[in-house]
Amino acid sequence: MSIESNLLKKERQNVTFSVEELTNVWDGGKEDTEIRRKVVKVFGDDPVLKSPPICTMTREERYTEATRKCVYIFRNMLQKNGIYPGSKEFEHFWNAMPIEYTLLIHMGAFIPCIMSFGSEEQVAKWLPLSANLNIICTYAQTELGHGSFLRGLETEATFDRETQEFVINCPKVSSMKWWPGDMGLNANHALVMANLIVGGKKYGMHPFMVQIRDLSTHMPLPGVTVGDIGSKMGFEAIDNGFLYMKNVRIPRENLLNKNSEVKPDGTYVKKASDRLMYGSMVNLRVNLPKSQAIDVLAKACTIAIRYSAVRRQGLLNPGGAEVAVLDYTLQQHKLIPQLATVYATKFAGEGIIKKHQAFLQNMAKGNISDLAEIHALSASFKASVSEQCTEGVEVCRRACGGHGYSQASGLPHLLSKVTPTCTYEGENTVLYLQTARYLVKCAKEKAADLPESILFLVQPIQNARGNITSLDNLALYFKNRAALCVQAASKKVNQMSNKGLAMHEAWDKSSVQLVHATKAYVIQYIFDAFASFVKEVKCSKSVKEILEDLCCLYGLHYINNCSGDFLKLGILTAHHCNIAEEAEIALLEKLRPNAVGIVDAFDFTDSSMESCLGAYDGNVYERLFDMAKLSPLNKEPVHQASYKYLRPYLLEGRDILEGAKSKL
Ligand SMILES: CCCCCCCC/C=C\CCCCCCCC(=O)SCCNC(=O)CCNC(=O)[C@H](O)C(C)(C)COP(=O)(O)OP(=O)(O)OC[C@H]1O[C@@H](n2cnc3c(N)ncnc32)[C@H](O)[C@@H]1OP(=O)(O)O
Ligand SMILES: Cc1cc2nc3c(=O)[nH]c(=O)nc-3n(C[C@H](O)[C@H](O)[C@H](O)COP(=O)(O)OP(=O)(O)OC[C@H]3O[C@@H](n4cnc5c(N)ncnc54)[C@H](O)[C@@H]3O)c2cc1C
Repeated sequence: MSIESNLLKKERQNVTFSVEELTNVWDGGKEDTEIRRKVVKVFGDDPVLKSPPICTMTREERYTEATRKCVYIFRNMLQKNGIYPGSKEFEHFWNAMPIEYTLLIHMGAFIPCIMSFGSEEQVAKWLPLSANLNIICTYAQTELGHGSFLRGLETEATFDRETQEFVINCPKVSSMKWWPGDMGLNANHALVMANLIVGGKKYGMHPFMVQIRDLSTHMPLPGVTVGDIGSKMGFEAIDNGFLYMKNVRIPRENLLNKNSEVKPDGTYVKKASDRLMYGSMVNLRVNLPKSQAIDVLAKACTIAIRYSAVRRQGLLNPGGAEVAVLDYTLQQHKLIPQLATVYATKFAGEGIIKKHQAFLQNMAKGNISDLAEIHALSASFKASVSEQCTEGVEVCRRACGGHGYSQASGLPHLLSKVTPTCTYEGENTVLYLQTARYLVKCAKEKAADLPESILFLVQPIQNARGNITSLDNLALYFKNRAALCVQAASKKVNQMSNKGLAMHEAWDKSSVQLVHATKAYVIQYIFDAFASFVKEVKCSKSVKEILEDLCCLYGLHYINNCSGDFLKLGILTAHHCNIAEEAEIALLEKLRPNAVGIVDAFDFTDSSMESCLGAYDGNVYERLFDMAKLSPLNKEPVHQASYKYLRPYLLEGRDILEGAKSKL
């Protein structure tokens, strides 16, 4: 056994709690852990799902491998293993997915969309086809020229009464659809968001089912120009595409008409609120943070913490042995708060998923009164979590020194996967501003008219009592800060508009404060939700203590990073800030011996991380060397480029050196 393996073994011997029990808490119960492991095992044992490491493949190979495996998974594995939406197995399905996948937009964005936009007949027609991969459909909303400002989308769907068809057109280059996943190569249909035009009148954005490729040859249909947008920062396996449509005709029935319809005579009928058009985005904002950001940070923490426990560099005691870098307080200060972020966002996210499910149930009964609240919450939560996780993954990557820059560490892949969560499904700034709109409105309301989650905004500020680092007091600081920030930002908007600025100008001039206030609001939500979870969770004392410490650390780390804000608002004094700083450092020291145990509890398989630094056995150096040997550049002992370009000068060098030698 290598020295490094032994070091991890020792770390595990020092853990003071049951890792298995923490895994159960993380999964949502013992039964969930069993189900997750079962699903992971079925996928892990299947030889069809084996591929070379992604860092040894070209983009084309990665796309091909991911498509091959996903077709196999969706066609052969899901049903066979009881993995269907609504099942427990489905909840844990992400843990079993290959490290790269395609058909995500088809399965994860299009299918939920057809269910929320389609009438019963339309769902009956399209859902079985798409679930069986008989059609592949992308969600085509963003255009080359517009992504955030949806009213600016330019693609048009004009009703032709004569033929009972819609004619789809991208009038300009900027109007072509650009970015949608699965669209470049795989999709033969697109759910196109286009401006509906009937009898010359514009009715705004509506969803249309558009066939874009021939069903037997897979060639683009007449009027359709479609392809892959090219190499990106990451997502090498995914065929994000462009789609340019010129006079593409689709039947009238292809307007997804659960919420609105065009009758044969051209009458436009609105059946539900325009806002439900945005429902699919709320759905994804609620559901994507866990698999696309929080789990990604959890993997980065696993890699960085295991590696930091075996990487020895320098001395803590003069004359002593070299120490693991995790023993440096500064390394703990980088990494352990990231663990706290993983826990806080995961448990807060579960609360939002439950709220969203309740909203969907009410919506089915025709009640959408909670839409504004769930929109505001999901928009700011997606923005905050994607930001925290992206920053966290980069912290983990840099905390691994040089090896963190190597693809073999797995960390660049994780970073390139999490970074776009700040952009897709709503650019974060734009989402924060959406929530700000809601908060400013709420700040003007009477308490009786507000949902419980927002009541604190209009209630009197309460003073903390007792131990300033208790979870109750930390929760109170976050609430007080959020309330004061929202009130200050609202006041600024009012003052600017009272000075004579138009409302939109007043809003823009206050937008820095508005986004700041929204971040304060969502952090208080996350902290409060995590603290409530920690209080209520049923588990042993030792596991509870770990969770309490992580919760406290989440709060303290955040406060210490922006203590200026708490001081400025009069919530904390300089004395409090000093106590908070010391309390954070003490917590790091306390959590340090359990750090490896806490990441072990995530229970990620080695193959789900493809990391030479983060594998369970800690054999980092052997793995790095083995992976380097697999590099395609090492296939031949001498690369063609060396022969072709360098050799003449190297031969000159040889002659000079050998000439010099013969003169000696
Ligand atoms: C086997 C699979 C399992 C799957 C499981 C699931 C996991 C999935 C995992 C992984 C998949 C993910 C992979 C990547 C996916 C990437 C996909 C994409 O990127 S698709 C493109 C997204 N594009 C955006 O999000 C645009 C962002 N822009 C907007 O949302 C709008 O344009 C907006 C709202 C910012 C501005 O639009 P305005 O100007 O038309 O609207 P205004 O005037 O501001 O608002 C009108 C009213 O509507 C409300 N509103 C706006 N959005 C709302 C919403 N979403 N819901 C409810 N109300 C909303 C507002 O609050 C406002 O209300 P008041 O007037 O104040 O009362
Ligand atoms: C990996 C990936 C996958 C994607 N998948 C899909 C998909 O499947 N389907 C799909 O339809 N789209 C997809 N998209 C597109 C994505 O949804 C958009 O890129 C996103 O909504 C942001 O829009 P934008 O690119 O127009 O950014 P822009 O809005 O142009 O943003 C540029 C800058 O302007 C700022 N800005 C914009 N508006 C405002 C404002 N009102 N106030 C202040 N600042 C503002 C932003 O904050 C940002 O800093 C994907 C994108 C990526 C990166």
